[in-house]
Parts: sequence; C-alpha cells; structure tokens
Amino acid sequence: MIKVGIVGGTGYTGVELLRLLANHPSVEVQVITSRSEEGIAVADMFPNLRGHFDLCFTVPDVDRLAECDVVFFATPHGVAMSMAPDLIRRGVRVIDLGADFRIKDVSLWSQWYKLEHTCPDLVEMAVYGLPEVNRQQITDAQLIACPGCYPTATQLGFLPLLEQGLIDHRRLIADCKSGVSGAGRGASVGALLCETSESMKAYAVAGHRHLPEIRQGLSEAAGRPVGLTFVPHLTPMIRGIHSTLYATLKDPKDGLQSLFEERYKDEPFVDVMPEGSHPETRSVKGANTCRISVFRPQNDDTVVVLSVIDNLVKGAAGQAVQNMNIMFGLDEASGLGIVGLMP
Ligand SMILES: NC(=O)C1=CN([C@@H]2O[C@H](COP(=O)(O)OP(=O)(O)OC[C@H]3O[C@@H](n4cnc5c(N)ncnc54)[C@H](OP(=O)(O)O)[C@@H]3O)[C@@H](O)[C@H]2O)C=CC1
Ligand SMILES: CC(=O)N[C@@H](CCC(=O)OP(=O)(O)O)C(=O)O
Repeated sequence: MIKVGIVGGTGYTGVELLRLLANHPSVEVQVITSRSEEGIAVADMFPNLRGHFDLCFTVPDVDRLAECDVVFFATPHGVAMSMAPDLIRRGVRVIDLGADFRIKDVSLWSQWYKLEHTCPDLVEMAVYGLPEVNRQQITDAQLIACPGCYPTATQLGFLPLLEQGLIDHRRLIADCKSGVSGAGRGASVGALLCETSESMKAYAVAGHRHLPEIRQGLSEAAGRPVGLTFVPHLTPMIRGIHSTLYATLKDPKDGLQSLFEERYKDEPFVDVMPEGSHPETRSVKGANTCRISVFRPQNDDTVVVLSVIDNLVKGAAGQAVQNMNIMFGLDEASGLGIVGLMP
C-alpha cells in the first residue's frame, strides 16, 4: 500500500482527493492536515466520507508527512514550496496541486504570483503533470507540478493543432468559463450564491495568472512562443470548465476530426466526441475526463475547439491521482473509473 499524506484537506481539491482515494485499491491515507480544523474527524466535516476514513485533521508537520511515500499539496500557492524541499530531501515524492512549480521562469512566476520563490532549484526538477504530454517524465519524477484547471482544458484543446503546425500560433483565443468551486472553499464574498447565480461575468481580462502557464505549455507544443488572449468567466455552476478555443488555420482543409481522434486515441482520459457534437460540462462532472469537439464553421479558416473538464477532477485532484498512478507504476486509471454525473 502506498502511504499518502494530504496537506490542505479541508479545501475543495483536498476533499476531492479523499473522495477519489476512498475508491483507490492501492493507497492508504495516513495524514490529512488542516490548521483550522485540527482534531476534527474528516467524516464529521465531510459526511460523504463517512465509513471511508477514520482520520482526524492534524496541523501540518513535516516529520509526520515524511513517513508517507507521497504527499499531495492541495494548498494555496506558496505553501508547497515552504515544505517540499525538506520532504524531497527525505525521499518523499511530492505532487503540488497549486502553482508553485508550474512556471519554469521563476522571475515570471514571481511577477504573476507576487511572491519570491524560495526554491528555484526544485522548479527546475519539477515535471509538469499533464500526462498527455509528459507521461514518460512523470514516471520518474519526484516532484509534480499539477496543471491549473483552465490550463488543462485549454492545452488539451489546442495541442493537436499546434503540434502539427496547422494554425497561426500568434493569434490564439481561449474563451473560458468556470464553475464557482474554482475559487476554492475559502473564496471571498464574490463566490456567494447571491453574487454568482443568475449572472455571468468575465474577470481578469487584463491578465490572469494562468496566462503564463498556458503560454508556456502551448509554446512548447508549437516549438516557438505563441500569442494568446485568455478570458476567464465565472458562471453559475458549482463544477466545470468550458473552454471555447479559436485559431486561424494556415491551410483550411478537412481532416481535423481524425487529427484529434488520432492524437488522443490512446489517452484514457481524453474523449474526442463525434463530429458535430457539443460537449457539456455536466457530462464530465465528477469524472477525470476531458471531452473535446473540433469544428470548422462554414468550412472557413477558423477552427473552433470545445473542451470541457471538471475543474476539481481532471483540473485538479483527478489529474493529481492520475500522476500518482503513473509515478508508482500503477494502472493509470486506478481509482479514477468514475462516470460523469448526469443529470
Ligand atoms: N478549486 C479548483 O478548482 C482548483 C484549485 N487548484 C489549486 O489547488 C490548490 C487548493 O485549492 P482549493 O482546494 O480550491 O483551495 P481551498 O481554499 O478550498 O483550500 C485550501 C486548503 O489549504 C489549507 N491551507 C491554507 N493555507 C495553508 C497554509 N499556509 N499551510 C497549510 N495549509 C494551508 C486550508 O486549510 P487550513 O487553512 O485549515 O490549514 C485548506 O484545507 C490551490 O493552489 C488552487 O489554486 C488547482 C486546480 C483547480
Ligand atoms: C473561478 C475561479 O476563481 N477560478 C480560479 C482558478 C484558480 C486556480 O485554481 O488556480 P491555481 O491552481 O493556479 O491557483 C481563479 O480564476 O483564480
């Protein structure tokens, strides 16, 4: 059994990790931390987990965490980088769901996250945990930087087109909608029901911190720096990301459907839908699936890709478990065989 620790067990991604690991045949969760809920039983706080975990929340303690084989950080940025160096020195494998190790240019990271990075050497050794791109490196990684939610949906949608050099890489547009759980359980008043229901709004149009992360991944796929306009929106749903992606084809022609099908044919968690289908966020609710459709409206030179995920699953905890499975040589789908919840 793989011994697991989770730092940040009371947040939305932390409790989602527990939900997925409750059905995982090869892991035992040994430590689950919360500073504010110390001593409280996990199942008292999250009744959906009654009967699955006997654990109580404890304050983060590196010595206890060091007894685990792998530690997940489901914490705000800045937390993993304060504890990961010690854990890694002691041979623990670390999977960060936050942003501390995602951006290779540390000064760019500091600029967007408004924080000095305390362990740039670890940024260099970290593997970006998008299995559809980095599966081989994930196998041997000691430190995984899990992609953000918008970056997961957006990169999976654009990758086949950029890898084949089919689109103008200088003018990509990602128009993305997120459910409110994306803001975390500790979110401010803007995430309240009265503030978000029956309404929709764009935010961070001038620049969102996922922009440099998405640009980094897409530029690697294109083999040169891409130009990207990224506009996130808050929508009145609990879970889900819907990315509508636009690009201009260099040489408009048929074959996009088979390009996507071929690119993802061996990927257990990317579902390319039949031609003409429109993926719905509810079809991936609770599941580790990214569901994608590709269109060329009116046979013109614009390609439109629709890409949906559950922000808490393929966009966070599910992807983290998928990475763990790869790192430990387990079946990649272990604990992740959950079908989306409809209606
Ligand atoms: N929500 C989402 O859809 C996604 C989130 N992420 C990323 O995952 C991470 C967690 O997000 P989410 O679950 O939404 O966040 P939440 O705000 O819901 O939860 C944060 C958790 O971290 C703990 N925590 C906060 N500060 C510290 C600290 N200084 N030291 C130790 N523990 C701390 C909190 O518990 P306590 O304060 O009691 O210790 C809480 O359990 C973030 O980096 C987020 O950006 C990534 C993809 C998607
Ligand atoms: C709806 C909503 O507020 N979404 C969050 C997503 C952030 C997130 O999860 O980002 P990191 O993993 O990079 O910290 C936001 O836009 O900030």
